[in-house]
Amino acid sequence: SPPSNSTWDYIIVGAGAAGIPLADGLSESGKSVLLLERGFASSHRWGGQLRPSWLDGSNLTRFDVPGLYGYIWTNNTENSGILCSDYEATAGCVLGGGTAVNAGLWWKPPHDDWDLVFPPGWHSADMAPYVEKAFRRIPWTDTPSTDGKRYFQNAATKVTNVLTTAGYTALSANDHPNAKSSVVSNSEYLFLHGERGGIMATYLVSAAERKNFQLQMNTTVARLVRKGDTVTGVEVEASGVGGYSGTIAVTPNTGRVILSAGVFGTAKILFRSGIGPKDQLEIVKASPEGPNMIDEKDWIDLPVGYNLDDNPNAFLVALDPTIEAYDYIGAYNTPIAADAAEYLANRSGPLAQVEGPINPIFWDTVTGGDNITREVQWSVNSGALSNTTAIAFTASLGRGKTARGRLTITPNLTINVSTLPYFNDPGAHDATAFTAAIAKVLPLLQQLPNATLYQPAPGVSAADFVKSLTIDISMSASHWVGSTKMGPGGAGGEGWVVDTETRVRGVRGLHVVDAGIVNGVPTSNPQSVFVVVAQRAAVEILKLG
Ligand SMILES: Cc1cc2nc3c(=O)[nH]c(=O)nc-3n(C[C@H](O)[C@H](O)[C@H](O)COP(=O)(O)OP(=O)(O)OC[C@H]3O[C@@H](n4cnc5c(N)ncnc54)[C@H](O)[C@@H]3O)c2cc1C
Repeated sequence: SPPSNSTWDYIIVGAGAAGIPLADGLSESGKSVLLLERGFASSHRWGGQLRPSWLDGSNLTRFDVPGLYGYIWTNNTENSGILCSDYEATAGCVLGGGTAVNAGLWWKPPHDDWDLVFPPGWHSADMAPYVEKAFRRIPWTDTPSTDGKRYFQNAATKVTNVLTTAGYTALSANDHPNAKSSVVSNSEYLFLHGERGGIMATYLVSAAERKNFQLQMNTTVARLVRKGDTVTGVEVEASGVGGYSGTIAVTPNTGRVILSAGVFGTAKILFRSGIGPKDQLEIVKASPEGPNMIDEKDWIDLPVGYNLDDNPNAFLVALDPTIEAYDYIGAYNTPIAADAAEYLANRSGPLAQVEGPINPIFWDTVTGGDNITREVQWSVNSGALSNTTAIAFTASLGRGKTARGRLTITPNLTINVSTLPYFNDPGAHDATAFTAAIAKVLPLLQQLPNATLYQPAPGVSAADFVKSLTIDISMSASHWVGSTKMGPGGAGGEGWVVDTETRVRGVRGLHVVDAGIVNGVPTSNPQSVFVVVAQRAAVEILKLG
């Protein structure tokens, strides 16, 4: 039935890494929950249809097949409407959000990700039960193909040999989550039974079994409906077939709206609803939709968009003609027939794993001149490059980095990254630490048998290489966090947007639960942190009644 037929105890905006587990947790209580998603169904399980013809007749879409992951990075018409077109940065705007389009890397967060990034109350001892639950519901695998084999591993084997000879410890990262210094692991994924799986195959399934839960796709929340400081509902626009337009209300006095629209989506809704820095609200006011905006006397000044964080990436490349290569991009429309058949029949073979292949992953800890320890995660992938083959090492500066950026809105309501969170920290300690990490690994590339250094060029030092990097959004790891900072709760302390119960400061009946409330990038690819945070947030929100 149309979502406006009833009022809702909880309206969750955005069915991504955080919104889906949150919907499951809240609906478990028996309270009514509406989950609104701007995009269309991605996974076949939810009615998804988008797929190349070789998947016709199967219960799979492009989103379900790990081997089709890499295609999202190509400039092809099949990709239109999947990534959010109104953000400068890359994000998924379909059911599942980032989890529908991402590489599926799934890491148990080390204790420091909670203890050093989150306020008290959200530290590792508090979060342990939620971490356990997330990894019970979505187990990890380092062999996504159901035959238990990893394909095209000759680069991974060479790299792991060089690393272990140089003193790195080989282990399973998810069996030893706190070991994040000089360690190397196979890539660990959330793929299930050779398919993407993840939150759409677990948390959304259990939520959808409950009568008090409803999912409404193809429906974009334009803005909140509020009277003064109290949110009473949302205003929505149909954004696809079967979408809904109108106003949807929460249960009077007790209902809550929870924004889980991702870093960019949540900020956009807040700005359009008169919540944020004055300069941003004035841009919305001056835009064509200005007349629909809440009166200026009801604007609420909060630092939405500041404290933006993300990992900057840098790429080291060694050429090696002996490396295996597989055409994952060509496989989108015209896979090797035997590989397609093997995948369709058994969910095994090359198409059950993501392109690269991405393997191994390794971590180093480096301390900057400011005595702050920073994590660097290295991801190795390999395959064709021009008319030869190569091994690429992606260095990603992670937890501990201190640079921060800002997102802002434009007059046509696009969300931009106006200040990049890369290497702008006073004292340049991020760059010094990143340089030290690269200086350690660069000589190891030269020890790879048959390899010749390609990037940086031979003879270029790590310091000169880091200095030569172009600081722009192409450095992004697509791991944006922090733009609706979680504060200490209680009195005092400027610069935060939500309290430790995820309530938006100074607004009644409004929460944010998504990557935006994670105050800085964690150690590794972050989606597990958001799933864990959402489970915890559900408990906090239910306690509020
Ligand atoms: C290409 C790519 C690869 C990645 N690879 C990995 C990886 O391998 N491992 C990992 O851990 N992380 C990875 N990430 C990062 C991870 O996917 C994201 O950080 C994570 O999904 C963010 O979670 P979220 O809940 O904050 O937002 P999202 O997952 O982005 O969910 C937000 C949802 O809200 C919806 N929405 C937005 N605005 C509105 C609105 N106004 N009304 C209604 N709905 C709205 C969106 O459509 C979306 O479904 C990757 C990201 C990308 C883009």
